[in-house]
Amino acid sequence: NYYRDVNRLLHAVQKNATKGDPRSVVKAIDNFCRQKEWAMNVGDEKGCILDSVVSEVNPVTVLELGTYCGYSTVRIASLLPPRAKIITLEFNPDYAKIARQVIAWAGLEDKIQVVEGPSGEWIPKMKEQFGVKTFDLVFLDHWKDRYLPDTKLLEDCGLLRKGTILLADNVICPGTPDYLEYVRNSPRYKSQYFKSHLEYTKAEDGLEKSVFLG
Ligand SMILES: O=C(NC/C=C/[C@H]1OC[C@H](O)[C@@H]1O)c1cc([N+](=O)[O-])cc(O)c1O
Ligand SMILES: [Mg+2]
Repeated sequence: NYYRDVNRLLHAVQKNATKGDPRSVVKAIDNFCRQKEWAMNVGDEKGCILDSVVSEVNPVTVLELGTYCGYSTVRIASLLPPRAKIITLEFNPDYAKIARQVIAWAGLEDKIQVVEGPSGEWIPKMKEQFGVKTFDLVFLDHWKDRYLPDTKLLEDCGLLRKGTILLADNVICPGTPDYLEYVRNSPRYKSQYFKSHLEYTKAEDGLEKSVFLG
């Protein structure tokens, strides 16, 4: 089953990556997914685009929606300045369990908070529970039909500020048509598409980067 697969991914990290070296954890997962078993990590090709956006934004507070095994969480955290933090929401407890161990292997526990549960329930609690004022960067990579409702929820909860960057994975494959239509047509966003490929495949996919204009 799917859980056994993610367990094998964790073992590949523990076998092939150097403890405390985040980039070797990223490499080990990419090699495992290319050579052994496909998995829905953002992957190395889209990962490079993610890296460049993170480096450009240099965020202090990051929200990730959809932790999965923690690949993008580790990838982002490895580029953050010392005091910066990521809150990452994961609905599936099995994935959250694996992600915590991948994050620990990378030695990034101090920068990352894995929160289990539905994004729709946790977003309204961000301020009171985690002392978040606004997010500098949001990476959307969870259920594709939750991108739009959760973006609207972030707006309504005052968690976005002028200049907050939303970066969304899979806007082509599996696709997030309602979200794409919204950020591309709303006067409150300036949107840009980064064409790429679905992780570890030749299928088209891409990331949509949207700046919240306030
Ligand atoms: O569903 C995707 N992501 C959302 C994940 C959903 C499930 O994992 C996290 C969440 O708790 C849920 O259990 C996805 C799917 C594909 N895909 O090719 O099918 C590719 C991707 O990059 C993806 O992020
Ligand atoms: Mg994805």
